[in-house]
Amino acid sequence: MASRPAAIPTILEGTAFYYLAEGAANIVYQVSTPWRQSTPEPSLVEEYGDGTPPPSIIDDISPGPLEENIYEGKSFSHRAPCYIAQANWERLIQPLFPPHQLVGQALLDIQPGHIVAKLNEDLHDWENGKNPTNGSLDPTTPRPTKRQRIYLADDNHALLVKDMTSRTAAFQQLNLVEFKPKWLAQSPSAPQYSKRCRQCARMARINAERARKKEPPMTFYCPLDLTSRKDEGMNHVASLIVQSGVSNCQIKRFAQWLENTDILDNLKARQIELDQIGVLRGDVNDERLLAAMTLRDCTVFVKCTSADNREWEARIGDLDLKSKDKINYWRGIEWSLIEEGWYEGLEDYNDRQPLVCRLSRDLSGT
Ligand SMILES: O=P(O)(O)O[C@@H]1[C@@H](OP(=O)(O)O)[C@H](OP(=O)(O)O)[C@H](O)[C@H](OP(=O)(O)O)[C@H]1OP(=O)(O)O
Ligand SMILES: Nc1ncnc2c1ncn2[C@@H]1O[C@H](COP(=O)(O)OP(=O)(O)OP(=O)(O)O)[C@@H](O)[C@H]1O
Repeated sequence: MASRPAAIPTILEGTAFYYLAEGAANIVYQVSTPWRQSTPEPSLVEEYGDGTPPPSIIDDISPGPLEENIYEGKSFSHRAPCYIAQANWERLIQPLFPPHQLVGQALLDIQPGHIVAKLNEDLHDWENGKNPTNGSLDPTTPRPTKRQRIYLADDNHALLVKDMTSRTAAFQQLNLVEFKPKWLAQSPSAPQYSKRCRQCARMARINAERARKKEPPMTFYCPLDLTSRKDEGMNHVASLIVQSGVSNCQIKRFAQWLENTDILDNLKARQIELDQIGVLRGDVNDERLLAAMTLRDCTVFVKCTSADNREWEARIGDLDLKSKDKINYWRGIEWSLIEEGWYEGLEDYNDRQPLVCRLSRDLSGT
């Protein structure tokens, strides 16, 4: 059981919250502390109040306007309370990467001022077409339907995370790229002569199901390409990752970044080292397996830091430790990929999908 840290910085009264985005389990707010709403800017220590030193991770966060986000869990979610999530992150994830490769996160006490209740009230108003007091909830743009009626959990803590959005006007087109690299190495329980990696096998299965329902296929890239150092096709991978409307020149720069970065090599090495057995026979009580599964579903945030799109800052985030309750889900997927022939390219004739995985291309010498 994770122990509660002794000294946790407390949110300042008057901190403003700006809704940024939300996923299934969390809502992300940009925060502006009272001193940031006025000048001059005080030091980071002042930001955390009297005599409370900031958590060490905050040292990594450069001062500037709105440099942190607050990450709050939703009530229904299977995710652990923030103080447990933070303890897991510090124990199992943080030691695996140098600080500059991680989206820094720290625990924050948000009890003062009934913040959660107020933010939930705003979410209610937003959904009900009333003008929320929080100006960042645009009444003309409704809350995404699939997120409605799910509110913030009554947690005394939130996570303060490094803000990866870019506010530099020069990058309007390509300010933040976020993508899930997924399984950068083959699943340890995949058949020996596989023609597809785990992600390509999973996507082939999903697309066969879509084809049966007459739905268009999902586009995807092979994760093995990300670290293959075979630069042919990297522009194509880059164009699939970035949002539409980005110029060819910017895609090319991003492709060059992908070719040269070591963050994905590091992520791949950690995925391999933490799970060498695979989900079928792996011990679900071994937290290393849970950490491996977490790293196989993390998000990499990449933002431009120079006007010519040549310098980038990349960090790995969305690293809430997976729950062992997911083991049957993971095993079920792995069994179906093996038994139905998706790894080996031996799927049912009527379900046939293209062999586009790097493994197939390497085997056929293309
Ligand atoms: O099983 P996968 O590889 O499809 O990954 C799931 C993700 O699917 P996708 O990245 O779209 O392929 C899935 O993403 P979406 O909900 O599809 O966006 C979740 O991230 C899921 O994890 P959790 O249940 O939220 O803890 C993910 O589950 P696990 O990472 O626990 O397997
Ligand atoms: N540190 C960050 N900086 C900028 N934007 C962020 C940051 N963290 C998250 N976001 C934005 O918030 C969105 C939701 O966050 P996230 O995906 O972590 O939520 P989640 O609830 O864990 O998602 P999921 O649906 O995968 O469970 C992200 O897609 C991203 O756009």
